[in-house]
Formats: sequence, C-alpha cells, structure tokens
Amino acid sequence: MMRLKTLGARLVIATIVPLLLVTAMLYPIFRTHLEARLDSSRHGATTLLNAEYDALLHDMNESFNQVLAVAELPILRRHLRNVREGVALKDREDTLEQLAAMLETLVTHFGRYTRLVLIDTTGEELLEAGSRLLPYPTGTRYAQTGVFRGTKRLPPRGLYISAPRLGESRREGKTVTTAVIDIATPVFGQNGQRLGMLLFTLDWHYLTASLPHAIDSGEGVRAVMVDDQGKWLLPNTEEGLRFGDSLADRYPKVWHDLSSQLQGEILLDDDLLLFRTQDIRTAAESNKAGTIVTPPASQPWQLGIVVPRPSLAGLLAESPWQIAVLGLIYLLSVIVGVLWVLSLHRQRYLRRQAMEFSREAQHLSRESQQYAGEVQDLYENAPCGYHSLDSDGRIVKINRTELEWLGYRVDEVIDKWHYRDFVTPDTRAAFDDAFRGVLSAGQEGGAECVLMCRDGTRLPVVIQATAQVIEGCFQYSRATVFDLSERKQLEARLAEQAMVDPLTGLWNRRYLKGQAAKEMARACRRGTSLSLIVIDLDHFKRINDTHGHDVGDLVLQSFADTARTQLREGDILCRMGGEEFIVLLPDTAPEQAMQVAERLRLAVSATPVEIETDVVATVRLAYTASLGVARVAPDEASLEPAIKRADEGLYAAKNAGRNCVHWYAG
Ligand SMILES: Nc1nc2c(ncn2[C@@H]2O[C@H](COP(=O)(O)OP(=O)(O)OP(=O)(O)O)[C@@H](O)[C@H]2O)c(=O)[nH]1
Repeated sequence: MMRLKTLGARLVIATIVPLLLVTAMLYPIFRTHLEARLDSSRHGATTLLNAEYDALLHDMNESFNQVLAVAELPILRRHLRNVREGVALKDREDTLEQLAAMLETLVTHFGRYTRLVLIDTTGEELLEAGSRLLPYPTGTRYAQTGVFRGTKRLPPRGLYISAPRLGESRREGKTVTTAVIDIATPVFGQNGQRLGMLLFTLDWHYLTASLPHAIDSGEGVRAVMVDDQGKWLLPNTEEGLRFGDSLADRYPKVWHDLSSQLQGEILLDDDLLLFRTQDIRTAAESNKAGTIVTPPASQPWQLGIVVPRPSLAGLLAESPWQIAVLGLIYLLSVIVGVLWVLSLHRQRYLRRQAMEFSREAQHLSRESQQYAGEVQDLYENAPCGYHSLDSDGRIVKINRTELEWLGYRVDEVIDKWHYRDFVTPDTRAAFDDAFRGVLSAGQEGGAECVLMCRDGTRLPVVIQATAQVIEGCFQYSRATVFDLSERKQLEARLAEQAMVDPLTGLWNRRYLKGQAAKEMARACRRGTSLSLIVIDLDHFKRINDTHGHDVGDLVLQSFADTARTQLREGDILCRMGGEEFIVLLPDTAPEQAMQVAERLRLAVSATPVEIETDVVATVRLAYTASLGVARVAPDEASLEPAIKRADEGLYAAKNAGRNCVHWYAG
C-alpha cells in the first residue's frame, strides 16, 4: 500500500513536472510571440490614433476655417452694418435673403452643423439659418451665455470653442438630442468696428462618428475621448459609458494613468490603450484662427485607441493546429514523464528484489557455509572412518578419525598411499574383491579387513564402499570404515565364555573337545605322547549335604585353584560337569601322567577349604579326589576312548577306597 501511495505521488509529480518544464520552455517563445503581437498591435493602434487625431483636427480646422470665412463675407458684414445703422428692412431685404440662403446652404451642405446663428454686439440673435426665414430680430438673446461672453472681446479671427455638451440637432427633419459643440467668432467691419459675432453649433457625435476609429471594426477596436476633467466625449458605449460620464469615477486607475502624461500607453486586463493629448487651442496649425479660447477645464482632450491586447488564448485560437501541436507536446511530455517514473519504479523494484535475493543468497551462503562446516566436522570427527579412492585405489580423501586409527598425517597419505597397502595381506583379497565390486556395474562393495597401523597394531574393520559416478564415468569411491576391535573383542570374549566354566574359570567340555583334536593331531604329527587324567572329588554329595551347596561350590573353586598350581603351561584342565574334571597332558607319557596325577591328589588332600560359619570363625574342610589316568592312543579318532579308559581307572580308584590314582591300560 505504501509503495502504491509513493507511486501515485511520483506519477502526480511526473505529470506536473513535464507540464511545468514544457511551459517553461514554451513560455519565452510565446512571450516573444506575444511581444511581437503587442508591438504590432501597438503599431496599429498608434497609426489609428494618429489617423483619428489628424481626422478630428482636420474636421475641426475645416469648421474653424468655415466659421472664419463666413465671418469675413462682405454680405455678412453689410447685413450687420445695416442692422447696426438701422437701415430699413425693405432696403436690406435682398442682402438678408442672400445671407440667409447662403447660411442655409452651408447648413444643409455640411451635415455637421446643427445651428448657424448671427448675433449682434448686444447678444441679440439676428438670424438663425434654416429655422426661421428672415427673422429680425429672432428674440433669442445670447448676452448671458458663455459663448457670447467668451467671444465678445475676441480680436478679429479669434475663435471661441465651447466644451462638447448636450443639445438639440435636426436630423432628417427631426429634432434629436445629441452632443454638440459651439464655435463662435467675432465679426468686424472694414474699419475694424465690431459688428457682432457668428455662432456655429456642430453636431459633435456627427463629427466624432465620422472619425475612422469610432467605427467598431468588429475586431474590438474602440475609441476613447475625454476632456481635461475626464468627461466622456464620445457616444454611449456598450460598457455603459454615456456622453458626459466621468471616466475618473468609472475607471479611476485608467484616468490616473491617462491624466498623468501627455501621451503613452496603458496595459489593461484584456486591452491595450494608446493615447495622446489634443489641445485644440494650440494644435490647430492648419486653421486660419488667430486666438482660440475655450471654457476653463474643457481642454485639452485626451484621445485614445483601445485595441485588444494579444493573449495566449487569442494567439492559440487563431490556429487550431497550434493548439493541437501544443496539446500533443504536453501529452508527449506527460507520457514521457509517466513512462520515466514507471521505468524508475520498475528499476527500483528490480533493484530491491535483487538486494533481497542477494541478502537471501548471503543468508543461504552463510547457512551453507555453516552447514558445510558442520558436515566437514562430522566428516572429520565421525566415529567411523571415511575415505575416498580413485580408480587405482589411491587415497584422495580421508577423515581425521581414520588417520588417527592408522597413525598417519593427511599429507603423508593423500595421493601417496594405495589403501590396500594398509590392509594386512591375509585380508587383502577381501578388500580387492570389494574394490572390484565398487568399480563394477554394481558400484558398491564391502569387506571385513584388518588394517596395519603405523605402530604395528592391527585394526579389524568393516568397509562399505560405493562408487561416485557422474554421467557414467567413475569419479571416486567413497567408503565408510567401522572399527571392529570392540566387536571382535566381544566376540572373542563370548567365545571364550562359551568355553569356560563360570564357577571355577576352568575350560569346559566344549573347549576340551576342540583342543583335544588339535593336541591329538599335534601329538600324532610330532610322535609325542598324550595323556589324560580324569578327576572326581570324593563324597562330594556328602559335602553338599553337610555344609550346603555354597560350600560345595567353594570346594570346587578351591580344587580348580589347587589343580592349576600343580599343572604346567600347556596342560589343559577342564571341568566336565559336577565334581568331575579332566586334565589333558600334551607331550606327556603315561608314567609322567601318573606322577602328575599323584601330585594333584596330594595337593588336594593337603589343601583344605577354609569355611566361614556362624558358630565358629573358620572351619577347615579337607577333601580328597580319586584320579584315573589313561594314554591317548595316536590312532584314535577322538578323545572318548581315552576318557573311557581313564574313567575305568577312576572307577578302580573309587573302589580302592578313594583318594588314590589308578592307571587303566585297556
Ligand atoms: N555344590 C555343588 N555340588 C555339585 C555340583 N555339581 C554336582 N554336584 C553334586 O555332586 C554330588 C556328586 O555326588 P555323587 O555322584 O553321588 O558322588 P560322590 O558323593 O562324590 O561319591 P563318590 O564319587 O562315589 O565319592 C551330587 O550330590 C551333585 O549334586 C556343583 O557344581 N556344585
């Protein structure tokens, strides 16, 4: 879960980072592009602004010149002089009609004028073109108007320009309320006498509407025109700006920038505003006016052009393929980022797995080393011997246990000894057989052998060997060797126990039988005599009955001890059963045997048995034995005939009163 969270976070980063990188890469390009577009827009707007400025100036100057030209018309002067001099109407009717017709023509010819008025020096209207034909006086007084007051002291060719204001205008025969501007000039006679003034009222919107900028081209180009106070001088806009509204109130920031410099540009949110100042009082180079005066705070005007500010969205919207390419770039960058992260994630996963495997391998290696060490230890110190032989029987490997048995160092043995050389010659055949078995198809073999150790001792062993074969090729034999010493000793002990009488420690009947055959063969071979003595203790039943069976046993043991002292090495003393014994005397003639028998009899009778009793501390119990002696004939197949003869002698001894020796020749 933790890994998935991490992957999720990395994927988010892999998505965001490429987007940021691509954006950072593309941003300067688009910025340069936008700057170029902005320059282009700026250039276009400047051109448009200049055209606007020139057009307005041209129209205004044209109107100024027309006003001035009309003011200098002789017919106008004559009319004013006639009025001033009180010439009767009928005498100046022609002049008046001509003047009225001319002014009427001026109004109708130039659609920009809404009113042409002739005013005398007292402020009384003398004539208004179009509205009233030949009025005199019209009854309208201008004495209190700003126009009259601003114009009445102007020198010849002086102009008074009012601020644009709302007024009435006739359009297509209807009177409408629209923005107007007054232009007035004094009229002087030939002799410089002030005769009156001429007032032209212009339809301001008609004038400004004819300007090139004012026509919304549909490309978002708009005009801006305010006076010195920030009063909106253009027709109502879609944004809700109406003629006369205060731009300073609606857009204080724009107004601040606009009013703080004569010309420049303002970067709006979505638009670019270029502006310049037009002061009609000083900018009218191409008119014929002398002095131009305006009401306070009505000049200068700020003229501006608002063009859409190039934007990234607009730039892209121009060509859909750009959006497609851009989208593709972003998509590719995100894909690359995601693939990169996935690749890193995969690499990290594989690295982690490799480390885990490595750790596991190290762990296993440590375990296997430990295991190998344990196996080596078990191999070296096993309670049995291990060795490996090559196909020639040469020792290639051997464990410490077997080396210790043999008494050699490992460097003395490996690749130097053939194992069979350690095997005693009498058991070597068995070893060879077993080794052949290992080399054969059976691939195993076993033998009981005796090893010859360095110190000369012989070590009985049993060897179990198998062949190590790889792809059908014998590599080496591997053998397990068990020490048979203890077993052999046990076997020998058991065998001996089977031949020994447990009460007296003397050989038993079975031993005698085996030894008899050997001694008889040896006597025959060497031509020596072999004699036999049969011994039976006298009245032994009585001893048992009198003193107990345990005492009887002591007597039997005492007899064995006594008899041993009287016999020589090589004589074989056996207990045949009960209280009957046989002595086989190799290399002994019957006479000598008789002497031995007599010596035995005397020793027995002279050696009583000491018995501990409850009543008396020690009781000496004397006993005797009767003995029969016989010779073992060389031609006899077994000892039985000789034993029979000796029994006959014994029988005779018993009959003779016991405790004596008898020979039976047979
Ligand atoms: N204590 C003891 N008694 C034994 C053993 N073997 C045999 N006897 C006893 O030896 C006695 C032998 O008695 P007999 O065969 O009658 O002979 P005897 O009493 O010696 O008489 P003679 O041979 O005629 O002198 C029997 O009572 C047996 O029970 C033994 O191992 N220990």
